[in-house]
Amino acid sequence: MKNAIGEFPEGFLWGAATAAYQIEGAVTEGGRGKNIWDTFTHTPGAIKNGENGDIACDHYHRWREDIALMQQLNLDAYRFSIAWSRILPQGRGTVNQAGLDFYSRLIDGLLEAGIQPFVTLYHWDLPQALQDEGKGWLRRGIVEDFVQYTDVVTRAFGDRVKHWTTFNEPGVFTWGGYVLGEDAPGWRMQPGAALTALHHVFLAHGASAQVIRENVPQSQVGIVLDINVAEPASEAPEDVAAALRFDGMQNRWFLDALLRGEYPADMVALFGEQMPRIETGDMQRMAVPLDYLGINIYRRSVIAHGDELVPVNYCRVLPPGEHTLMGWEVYPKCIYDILKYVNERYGPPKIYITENGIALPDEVSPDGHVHDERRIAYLRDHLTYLQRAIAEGVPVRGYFVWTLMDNFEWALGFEPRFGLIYVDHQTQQRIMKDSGYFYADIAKKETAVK
Ligand SMILES: OC[C@@H]1[C@@H](O)[C@H](O)[C@@H](O)c2[nH]c(CCc3ccccc3)c[n+]21
Repeated sequence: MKNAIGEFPEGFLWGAATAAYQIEGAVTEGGRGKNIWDTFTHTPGAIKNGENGDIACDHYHRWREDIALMQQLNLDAYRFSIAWSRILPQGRGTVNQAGLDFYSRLIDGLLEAGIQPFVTLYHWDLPQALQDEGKGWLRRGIVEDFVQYTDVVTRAFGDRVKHWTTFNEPGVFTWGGYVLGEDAPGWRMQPGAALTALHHVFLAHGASAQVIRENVPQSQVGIVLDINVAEPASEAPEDVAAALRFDGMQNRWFLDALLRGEYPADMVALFGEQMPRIETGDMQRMAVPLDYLGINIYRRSVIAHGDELVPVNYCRVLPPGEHTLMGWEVYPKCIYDILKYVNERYGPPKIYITENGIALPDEVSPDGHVHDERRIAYLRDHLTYLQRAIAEGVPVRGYFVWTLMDNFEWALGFEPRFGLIYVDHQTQQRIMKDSGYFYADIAKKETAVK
């Protein structure tokens, strides 16, 4: 198909992405159990402005309106996550039928609108009951709990949902939750805790993929990673070495483990005593064949030697130029660079860009519109580089904007606006931003390019 950006493969999917805790609200409705983000956001000081996702975008009640907006965007696909604690309020055991019913209605609504559901099983919102029992992902037995959750959900929706992502960004919620303290459960521990949690997440991923394939005919199974090409800040040996360590931690730890069944030797040596306990067969269990790799990409990573995150010892350098509300550099070529990096080293069968977008201080103008020119430029420039990577043979089959609508941005609350749709979080009014109209034109099938 051809659009204002250029030529894209037939069947290329134009999508948008969200996550349950960031949009749903209704945290005590429909039998939903408590999860670690409910706990974390109600911990004084954890979230900017003391905000939380109790209401968020009220998507739990407004999902029909939101599907209508997805149709206005001409979306082919919608990436969303299921809240584990709506399905199994205690993390395991009794299934909550009201939770299944909510997602069943949502999935039917998407299909009726001609929009393919891309489901993420885990986007950071662990049932609190499992966190309380053995510290969540630090307990190896949690793999069985994730398998039961996968089984319940894929039996319920496998007849209608074909694209299944096990985890969103395992590195972020383990390092962020168990070492940096920036994400739930907000613990500051040794890196060994993150590596142990991550090992169990990888095992859960492998076991879950097997269950998805058993329960869902013609399923497409993948995982979503936030991988980033690491550029040394200078040619100084310590910066080059730091960039390699960052590449090991941020990229090769995940790609080697999940696609090759081995942890990268240089990082194993670096982590030493912090390494997780690996049982016989573990590496084979996690490295199940995948139908696709999801990549979340926003920025470039310019890395120098530093004292952050011992023993990786790196620090991020923010180059001059345009920056977003997240303090991230705008560097559109990052999407081309990461696709070439992954394709040349690992050659996954299919790739989706599962998140790409920009946080801006969007405001409604007196004319009632949101003139987010910078987001239009960001999307246009990244899509131009994406198109180049595809033209050079990288098997990208779809692109999902982060995000459908302005939502709860974790520890930063509601201030960073990433949406194609503006949300007034007092009134819950939705307003299509100019970037939404731009994206709708890109996604429109019969766009005639003169
Ligand atoms: O920060 C914007 C989005 C989040 O709202 C999504 O839930 C999450 O999947 C996601 N990942 C990234 C890139 C990795 C990252 C995560 C957290 C902090 C910094 C970078 C950006 N985002």
